[in-house]
Amino acid sequence: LALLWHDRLLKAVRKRATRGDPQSVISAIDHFCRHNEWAMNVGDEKGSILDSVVSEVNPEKVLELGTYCGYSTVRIARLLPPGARLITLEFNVDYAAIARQVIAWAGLEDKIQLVEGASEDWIPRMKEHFGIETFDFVFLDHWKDRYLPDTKLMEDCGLLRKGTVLLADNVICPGVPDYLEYVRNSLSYKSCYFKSHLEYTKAEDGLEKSVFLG
Ligand SMILES: Cn1cnc(CNC(=O)c2cc(-c3ccc(F)cc3)cc(O)c2O)c1
Ligand SMILES: [Mg+2]
Repeated sequence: LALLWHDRLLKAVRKRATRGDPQSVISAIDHFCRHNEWAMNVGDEKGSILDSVVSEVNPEKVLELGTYCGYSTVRIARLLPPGARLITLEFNVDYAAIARQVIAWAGLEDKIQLVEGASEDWIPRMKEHFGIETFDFVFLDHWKDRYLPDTKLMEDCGLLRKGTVLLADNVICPGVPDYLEYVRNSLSYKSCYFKSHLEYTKAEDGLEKSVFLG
């Protein structure tokens, strides 16, 4: 059933969006998720907050944890300067397959590297496998019980530098209490909360922006 849903999503993108136009892909997915079938994309309301943080950071090196259908991948990549690179990790092969097609339709393949596998396996290999020293911006939107361990892993692997910005989705719904407690109380982070709503609903949710202080 999940795959059928994803095929319907892709058909809606191909029908409504213009190939090579990321904004039309974003609008097509938002329309489908609002009027046809809900999906756990970051959505338009939280997506606007994501856009503003990405534009402010203007990152060269981006890591996204949790690609899902590629909606936030496209949202971020469309704002990146020429030469900037986004690496996105997705554990679920079916979601990865859909995301590749969404990213291709948006025409953003050159900026994006989609890697299938577990975040804890790939984070320690960022340097030797992708030639990444440190990330400028990290978007956390994967399994909620992985936000904290993966953040500590990124610290331990030296992937964060003074000023690296972490932006975490769903800090209220479904919620990431251990991660929130850590970034809000650690002397190594400056955190702030952007209140919003769970994608396509009236339920409260929000994004937590945390700057690594080194
Ligand atoms: C399988 N899988 C692939 N990606 C993931 C990680 N993402 C989530 O779990 C996730 C879940 C929800 C959500 C689900 C049900 C509900 F009632 C309320 C909220 C919203 C989100 O924005 C999310 O990112 C899991
Ligand atoms: Mg999310």
